[in-house]
Amino acid sequence: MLINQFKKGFRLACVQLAVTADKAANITRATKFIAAAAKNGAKIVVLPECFNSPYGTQYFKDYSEKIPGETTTTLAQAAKENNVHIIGGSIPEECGGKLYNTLTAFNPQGEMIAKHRKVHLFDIDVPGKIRFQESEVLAPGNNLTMCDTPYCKIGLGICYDIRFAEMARVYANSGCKLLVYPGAFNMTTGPAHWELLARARAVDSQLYVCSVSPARDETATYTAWGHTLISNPWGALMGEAKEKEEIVYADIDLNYLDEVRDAIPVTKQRREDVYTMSKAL
Ligand SMILES: O=C(O)CCC(=O)C(=O)O
Repeated sequence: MLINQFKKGFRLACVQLAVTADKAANITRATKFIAAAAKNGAKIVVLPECFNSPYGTQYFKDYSEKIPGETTTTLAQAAKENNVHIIGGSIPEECGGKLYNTLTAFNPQGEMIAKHRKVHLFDIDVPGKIRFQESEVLAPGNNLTMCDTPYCKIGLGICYDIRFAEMARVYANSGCKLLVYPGAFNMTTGPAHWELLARARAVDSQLYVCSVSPARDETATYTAWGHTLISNPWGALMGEAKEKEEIVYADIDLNYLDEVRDAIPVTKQRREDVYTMSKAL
């Protein structure tokens, strides 16, 4: 079975990048952090949502590019040069006259091994706090996306996608051991839900979860919460950033994941036979 070829652990690095309005500088900065993380033993390096562009509907068109394009070609090269897997956060993608919020992932040979377009667009209206409508300019992706690595299978989502437990369940059922969510929560939903959602997805699917944010910039039109973090399958945080730019590392132990699943065997105890409305009294 393919899974037996996977090594039982690896170092994960999540880069809480300080994203600016200078696209070229963002890309260069990201590659420097990728090199630093690889030097520190990381095998998989994750970047934040919208890492080459400020986050905001007014920016997506101007910063968008095709895939492959300037940003993803640089990521492919960085993966090769540093001999790491890169889960390249997300970028605004232009394709066929539409814009998407798109994640790309690369193996150490520089090959693109996954491309995920954000499925659930961030359309919310919290009165007096925050209104954001990604759908004003973005189109949604229509597929769930997983990628194989020599370490484990990984389920991919972007930010608002983390709110949908159904998506995480599909990934868990398909054998993913790690869920990766580049994200940019804000100063309203960040303190309320960012950590809670990551730990919830980790506990309900008993796998590792990382949520990777840009660093906080109070002068930006959209202020990201920061707090990049990694949860283990028990729901405990293995690492968490504060607001500023930094790399969060965790040594992912897949034996521990098995231990958690053996100790609390909810996966085997699911009652799919009663999870339908027709069974409700
Ligand atoms: O779900 C949230 O509260 C924030 C989501 C978000 O910022 C995004 O999808 O980009």
